[in-house]
Amino acid sequence: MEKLKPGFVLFDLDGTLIDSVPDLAYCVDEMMKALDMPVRGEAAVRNWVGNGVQRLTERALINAVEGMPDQELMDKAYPIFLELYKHNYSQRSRIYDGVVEGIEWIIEQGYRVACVTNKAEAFTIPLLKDKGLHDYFEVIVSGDTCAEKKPHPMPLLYAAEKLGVAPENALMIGDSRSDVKAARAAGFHIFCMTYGYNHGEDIRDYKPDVIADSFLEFKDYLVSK
Ligand SMILES: O=C(O)COP(=O)(O)O
Ligand SMILES: [Mg+2]
Repeated sequence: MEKLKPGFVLFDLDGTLIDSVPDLAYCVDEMMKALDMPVRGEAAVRNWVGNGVQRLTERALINAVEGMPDQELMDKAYPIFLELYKHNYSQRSRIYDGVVEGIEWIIEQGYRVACVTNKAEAFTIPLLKDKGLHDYFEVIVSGDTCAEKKPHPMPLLYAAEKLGVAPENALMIGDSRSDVKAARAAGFHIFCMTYGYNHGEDIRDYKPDVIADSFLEFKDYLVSK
C-alpha cells in the first residue's frame, strides 16, 4: 500500500489505546452479584465492549452479544453499573504497548490527532486524563457527544468538521467492526489493530485498509517527516 499523509488521525479508545476490559469486567461482575445473578468474567466482557456502557450492561444481563434484556431488569441494573464504573474506570485498565511512543511519533511528524469512542463522556475524559493521554488530542468525541455513535459515521464527520479536514483525507485507527463501518460510511481511511475487541469475530473479515498486530506498526503506512 502507498504511504498515506492524512490531514488528521482519529484514534478509537477501548481496545485500541487502552485495555479497559479489566475495569469493565469488574463492574459487570459486581453488578451481577448485586442483582443475585451469575458473574460473567473477563473473557465474555471482552466480546461485549465497543457499543457503549448501556449496550454492555444489556449484553451482560442476557449473557450474549445480540438481544435485549427485560426492561425492568435493565432499569434496575444500569444505575448499579454506572455507579460502579464511576469509581472503577481506570485503576485496572492499562495503556497498550507502544501507544505513548506512537502518538508522540505521529505528532512529531506534524500530524494532528483526535479520539473518537463510544464510551460516554463522563468516563472518557477522566480515563484519558488518568492515563496521561488527554492532552494529546485536539478533539475528543465521546459516545454521547453526537446524536449517533459508531458504526454511524456522524462522530467521525463531526471530528473532521471540527478540524476542518475533508473526510477522504482523514484516517481512523480502531479495533472493531463499528470502526470499519463508521470509517467506510464517512469516507475515511481505516487501519485496525488485531489485539482489541471485536465481539469474538476476526477483524480481518471486515477488510480494513491495514491490519496491525501491534500499535507501532501503523508507522510503516504513514509518510514521515
Ligand atoms: O464500548 C465502549 O464503551 C467504548 O468502545 P470504543 O472506545 O472502542 O468505541
Ligand atoms: Mg474499540
